Amino acid sequence: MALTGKSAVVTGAAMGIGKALSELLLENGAKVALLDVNDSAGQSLMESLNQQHGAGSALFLKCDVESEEQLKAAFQKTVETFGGIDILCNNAGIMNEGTWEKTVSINLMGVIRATYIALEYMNKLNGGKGGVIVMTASMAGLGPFITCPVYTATKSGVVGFTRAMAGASEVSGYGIRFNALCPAFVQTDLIANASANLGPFSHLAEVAGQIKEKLGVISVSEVAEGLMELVTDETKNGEALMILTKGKTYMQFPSLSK
Ligand SMILES: NC(=O)C1=CN([C@@H]2O[C@H](COP(=O)(O)OP(=O)(O)OC[C@H]3O[C@@H](n4cnc5c(N)ncnc54)[C@H](O)[C@@H]3O)[C@@H](O)[C@H]2O)C=CC1
Ligand SMILES: CCCCC/C=C\C=C\C(=O)C/C=C\C/C=C\CCCC(=O)O
Repeated sequence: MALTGKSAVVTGAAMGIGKALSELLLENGAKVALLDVNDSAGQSLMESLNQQHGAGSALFLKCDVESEEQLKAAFQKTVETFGGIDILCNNAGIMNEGTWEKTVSINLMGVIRATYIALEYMNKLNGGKGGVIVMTASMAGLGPFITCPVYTATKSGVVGFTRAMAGASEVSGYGIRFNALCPAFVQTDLIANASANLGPFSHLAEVAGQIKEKLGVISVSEVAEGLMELVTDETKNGEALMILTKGKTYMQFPSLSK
């Protein structure tokens, strides 16, 4: 899929990985709706991106992925502004084992919520043009991250949802591909604040630090390169792309057909 003239929605776009995903989508010619709860960071990012890529190429919409109403309004506004939606990046996420219900609501329910609303516009069976939906999951969704059990559960859920939706889409003819990014540690505020957000597992903070030390930390731009691969390579559907300091690899899942 070439990105020139395509329209993308990125959740959690104001900072960290979402910001890098948005920047690379714009550099490759897409228009991007930046959805985030952080009004000031979102507004100032939109202004700087519009200066770099041309007025009207980025649109900030204040939107909490916990709110069905705000998501519906943001998708509607994106379609009115850009004429449709070709790409959705379900990226917004937190790690907080203390407020675990909120972690589930944002990381898993927020992904499902946004995906179902996007389908109303993207699904070829509803008159949409099809496209691609990419989730920012995590390596935690593929192997247990023992210091963050609820976070692990949400990311495992996101990987499972992605793969099942990929199959459902293919069999039903939605014309939409579904893939997941599974980075290990990435240099963002989420990591900087993580040890204070371990809740009942705060006694394992040192273990979390040791796991981080062993796996190393990658940059947001390495994750964004992974997004480009999953968006532009039309053979990719139902994939979980692991992104580690040693490089990118596709997760091999057991096949039911063999
Ligand atoms: N930083 C890391 O090591 C890794 C992060 N991830 C995942 O990447 C995604 C992005 O994380 P980071 O960029 O690291 O975090 P971050 O904390 O740097 O940025 C997250 C962005 O999401 C926004 N956000 C938070 N809650 C929201 C909500 N309810 N609705 C809309 N926007 C919301 C924040 O305002 C912020 O702009 C998350 O899903 C995270 O789980 C995955 C693997 C590793
Ligand atoms: C296969 C084992 C799972 C390894 C998971 C690897 C990385 C995942 C990172 C994230 O998704 C980010 C989430 C939480 C970070 C939590 C703690 C980090 C503590 C960092 C520190 O002590 O400096």
